[in-house]
Amino acid sequence: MKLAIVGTGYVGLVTGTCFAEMGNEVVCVDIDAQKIDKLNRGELPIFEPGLEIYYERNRREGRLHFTTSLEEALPESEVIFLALPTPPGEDGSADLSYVLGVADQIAQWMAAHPETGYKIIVNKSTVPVGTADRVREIFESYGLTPGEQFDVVSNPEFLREGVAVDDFMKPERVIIGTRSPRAAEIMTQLYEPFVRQGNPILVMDERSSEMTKYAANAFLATKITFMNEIANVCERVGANVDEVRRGIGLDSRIGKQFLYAGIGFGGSCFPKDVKALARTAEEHGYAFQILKAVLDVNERQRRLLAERVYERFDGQLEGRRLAIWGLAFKANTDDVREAPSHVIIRKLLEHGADIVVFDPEAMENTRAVFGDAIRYARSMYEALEGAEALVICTEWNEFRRPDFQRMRDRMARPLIFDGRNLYHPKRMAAMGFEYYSIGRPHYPPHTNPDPALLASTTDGKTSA
Ligand SMILES: NC(=O)c1ccc[n+]([C@@H]2O[C@H](COP(=O)([O-])OP(=O)(O)OC[C@H]3O[C@@H](n4cnc5c(N)ncnc54)[C@H](O)[C@@H]3O)[C@@H](O)[C@H]2O)c1
Ligand SMILES: O=c1ccn([C@@H]2O[C@H](COP(=O)(O)OP(=O)(O)O[C@H]3O[C@H](CO)[C@@H](O)[C@H](O)[C@H]3O)[C@@H](O)[C@H]2O)c(=O)[nH]1
Repeated sequence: MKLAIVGTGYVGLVTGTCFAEMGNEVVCVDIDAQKIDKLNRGELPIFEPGLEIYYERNRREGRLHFTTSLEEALPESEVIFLALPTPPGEDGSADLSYVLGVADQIAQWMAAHPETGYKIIVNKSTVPVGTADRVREIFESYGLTPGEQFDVVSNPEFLREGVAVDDFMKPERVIIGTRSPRAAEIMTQLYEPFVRQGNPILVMDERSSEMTKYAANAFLATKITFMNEIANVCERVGANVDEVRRGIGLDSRIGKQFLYAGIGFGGSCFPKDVKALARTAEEHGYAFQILKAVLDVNERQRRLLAERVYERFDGQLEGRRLAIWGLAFKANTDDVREAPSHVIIRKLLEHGADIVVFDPEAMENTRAVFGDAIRYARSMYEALEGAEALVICTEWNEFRRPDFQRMRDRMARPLIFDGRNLYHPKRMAAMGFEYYSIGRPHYPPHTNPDPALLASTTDGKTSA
């Protein structure tokens, strides 16, 4: 099939590349000329594991193209995906100006070129309930007839950054929101190769499809927030959230995934989508109480580690050197949108701390936000040089089994605030580290740690 993807960001680029991998001919469009230049030179503008191999192959075989010109992409395309930003507006509602603006451009072009025939406009952006209807009305306002010249489909995307290619290639479900049998048939054909293992393609009405996306994200954000609150109570009553997580996760009604307590959820989706759903409910006269609590608790959780550091130093952070490991909002991405690390850095900077950061992939994006206000280390160990504390914000694998002796040698004092529960508290204390994590007991550090313990690079999280 011939496809256009408008918006070549995290979603658009993965979508376009994966459709090309299945043999479709894809043109990706973006207004960002630098991004398109880069892609046409053979460079990926984002870090996403597994993407490069498909991108290179499909570009080489001529199935994947990039352009800044929407007009160039439209004539041949049978299906046009919108993977455009829907950032939160001032009141939390999703800003639809990108989606509606591009829909208008496409409708205008189609009205001027009726000979190009039937096209499907697919909303892959996360959009409020009713957006498919609004897009359809735009096309109708140009005299175009639904079912004959066009159809609008809601097709929300559920990929996670860091595992986006896998999620797209093997989705647990595909949701197609349309009441048009013609559009449903074409969309089903397009997605069939992705669900060979028997996962379902669900066809439903547009509004239910749009709501499904928000319900999924809001539910997952609530699940994480619930665990963060459990962790906070665990700390107060002397329980260990790791044990509690294992204990409840084995109940199949609860499930093992998405139960990791930490420093609050971030990223470009959960915070904005929870706000947007709460706002939609409000606009329809309903106060979605749980979501308000989720947003409040998450704000508090994102500040937690910075407050802990502040208290540990009795409010004296002026000029104190602090190291941060991990800047991305989660591991395996370079994305720092709504990253808890940034909230923590901002708080620590307010108190005058001297911050040195390291992240394997998110340094450039962080530099674009903080510039010279913080320092950037070339390695995780360099960041520790003379640091009075280490704050861990992202669960990158390379932080899981570090050389603890090397860490101690570099740090001005062996003090760690771990927002991702990477190490075992007892073992850390035995190695002489003052170690604070989330929802787990704190043990006073041994004053004369056994050198043999430090010499082994494992923290023994699983064995201790
Ligand atoms: N990032 C995710 O993991 C994820 C997953 C599922 C759904 N979503 C949703 O998908 C949508 C896109 O998210 P994203 O993370 O890919 O955003 P992004 O910011 O990475 O990408 C959006 C792209 O659209 C481009 N753009 C803006 N205006 C344009 C225009 N008029 N014409 C052409 N291109 C234009 C931007 O330059 C940018 O490259 C959002 O609604 C988001 O909520 C995101
Ligand atoms: O047990 C957990 C799981 C996640 N998180 C945090 O939650 C946030 C989101 O993580 P994740 O869902 O893995 O990443 P995203 O790429 O933001 O993906 C979410 O948002 C996308 C955009 O809508 C959806 O497509 C995905 O299905 C949905 O998982 C991150 O800050 C994680 O650190 C936790 O704190 N604990």
